[in-house]
Amino acid sequence: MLQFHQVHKAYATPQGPLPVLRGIDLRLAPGESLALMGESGSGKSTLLHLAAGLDLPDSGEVCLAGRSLSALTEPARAHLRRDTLGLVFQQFHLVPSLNVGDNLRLQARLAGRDDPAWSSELLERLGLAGLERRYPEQLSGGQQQRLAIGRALAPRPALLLADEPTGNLDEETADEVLTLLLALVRDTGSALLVVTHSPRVAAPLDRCLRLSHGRVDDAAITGAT
Ligand SMILES: Nc1ncnc2c1ncn2[C@@H]1O[C@H](COP(=O)(O)OP(=O)(O)OP(=O)(O)O)[C@@H](O)[C@H]1O
Repeated sequence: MLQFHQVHKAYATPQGPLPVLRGIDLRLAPGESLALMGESGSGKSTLLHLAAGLDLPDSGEVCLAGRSLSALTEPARAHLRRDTLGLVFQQFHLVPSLNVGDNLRLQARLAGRDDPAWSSELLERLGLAGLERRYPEQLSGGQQQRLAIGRALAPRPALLLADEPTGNLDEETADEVLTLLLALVRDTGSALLVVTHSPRVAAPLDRCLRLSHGRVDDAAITGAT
């Protein structure tokens, strides 16, 4: 589903290049769930952006659904993203001028995979049924996060990429949203890559990798930070 082969990435800074990823190998099978942990600044978001084709590696290869991202044009990468990925970031990126129902179905409509029955089920299971005509600003933070998850899962993406999907929520709401997210991902059959600082988020996933000094190690989930 997703493969990194010897991926290197550095950022240009006034002090010279800052190497962030130094030879990353990673493989995520269809339907598999993976937590990516590591200290602040270790390169987790960088890796997620490369996985989504929002940025490209300096060397090495990132393959998504069997396609090498560096070999595609930007429009072709955008198509592949639309057809393959669901994205959930800490900032929810909801469209303020669209109501809850239209926000939820936006990605699915863009991907040509709008399924009204599945959208209704998502609204129901995410506790948003009855709120379809509200606008994002009329929702609580937890409700907005659940809507962002619903929007990402509405097209049944082959891979869901999530950056601290419960980072802005209190612990109780975070647990609730995580449980829902995992149940929905299982039902959709999506693979899942979650960037998180939280061992509570990583614990229920199939595997956990830790990013450190630009490389990945398999991490024991218990006690990993
Ligand atoms: N556009 C950029 N230009 C220069 N340096 C950058 C850029 N983006 C990120 N960095 C640096 O690259 C390193 C990795 O950043 P990244 O955001 O990937 O880390 P992270 O593990 O996601 O951190 P956090 O857990 O704090 O979100 C950091 O040292 C950061 O300052």
